[in-house]
Amino acid sequence: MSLYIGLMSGTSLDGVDGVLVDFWGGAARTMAAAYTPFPDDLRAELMALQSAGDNELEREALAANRLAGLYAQCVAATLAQTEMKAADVRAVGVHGQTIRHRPELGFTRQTNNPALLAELCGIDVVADFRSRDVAAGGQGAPLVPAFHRDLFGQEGRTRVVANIGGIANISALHADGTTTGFDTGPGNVLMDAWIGRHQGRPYDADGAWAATGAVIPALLASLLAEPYFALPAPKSTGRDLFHPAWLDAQLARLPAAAPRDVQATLTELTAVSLARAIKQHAPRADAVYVCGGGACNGVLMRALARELGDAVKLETTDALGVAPNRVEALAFAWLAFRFNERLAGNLPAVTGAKGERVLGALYPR
Ligand SMILES: Nc1ncnc2c1ncn2[C@@H]1O[C@H](COP(=O)(O)OP(=O)(O)OP(=O)(O)O)[C@@H](O)[C@H]1O
Ligand SMILES: CC(=O)N[C@H]1[C@@H]2OC[C@@H](O2)[C@@H](O)[C@@H]1O[C@H](C)C(=O)O
Repeated sequence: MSLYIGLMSGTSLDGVDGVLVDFWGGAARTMAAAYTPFPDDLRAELMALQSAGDNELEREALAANRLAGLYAQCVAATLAQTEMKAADVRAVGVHGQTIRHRPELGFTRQTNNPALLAELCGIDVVADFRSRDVAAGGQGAPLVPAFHRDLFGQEGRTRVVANIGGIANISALHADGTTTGFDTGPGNVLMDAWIGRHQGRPYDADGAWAATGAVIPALLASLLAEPYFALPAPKSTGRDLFHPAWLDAQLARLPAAAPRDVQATLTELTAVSLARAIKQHAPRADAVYVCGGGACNGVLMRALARELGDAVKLETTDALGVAPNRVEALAFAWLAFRFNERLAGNLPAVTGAKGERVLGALYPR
């Protein structure tokens, strides 16, 4: 066996997804999966750390220590479902929590304390996967397209994998074996912020609240005028750009709108920006497979299907045998596997890096 654990805590700031996976023989066999939600106060602190604040160096370090404790809990929860022990696992690949993403300034920061995680779980930890790609001139994101190619690619067919997390990103797995991909813009991040502000709920389950509203064409047009959407790839984004103040600035220029109509418009924004990106960059795609939490939003999925048209089959990655909420954690297990084999983790055609690089840094157990 070739066992790895992948841990992902993404831009939605909801919690940690963990998977235990066996890469023996070139396959990716999931042995166990676990989810460890963030306590409310840690979520609030991680949200606050997304922008400058008082004493943020110390606050970041303390939040990183608490994160490492939750990561260790998630590792224990995956192992507890199997006969496997820590000593059976070759490495944990851990993403950390993005608190800044500024590749144009030469850095991206995923806060974490991988040394503490190695200490707590007694397994080699591989962390900080994005910095090397940025050092090589790349965006440091998205990294999942290389894994999507490995797991879901099929010669002779063009498929797209669309992750709808806080931010949305696509991997276009072209029929000729090449792969492209980039962040298309907001996934759930704005919808979550808006329903949080108006209804005190963390997300719009199945898009039920959005379904009670109507899309506001003028607002949708003004949101889609954001220059990011028209930028050529390579490109990546995050909460640094798509945050509530960005939305408020657009709203301020238009007549007052009912909150439920704004929610409907934000849902539409995610669907339209994603569909446009797919149609422009993978016009030959006959199938789009969605992963990430957005796959659970029926209103969003129906809007995406409508925008893509009948010629494109829209399914979740369940149709390819992988649960949508496990794909990103699997990708970080795979990146740890690539690190251990000293194989490249990035795709320069996606990130814009000068070349292929081994990604990550090792914290031995
Ligand atoms: N039942 C549901 N209905 C609607 N939306 C849902 C549902 N379940 C989860 N989501 C959405 O999915 C989000 C979490 O998605 P996911 O875990 O894929 O994001 P992430 O990994 O944190 O983000 P990223 O991929 O940008 O790093 C939630 O914040 C919520 O908006
Ligand atoms: C900087 C950062 O954390 N980026 C995330 C984010 O969440 C989705 C999208 O934006 C993607 O670019 C990336 O995550 C996935 C795992 C990636 O690197 O492919």
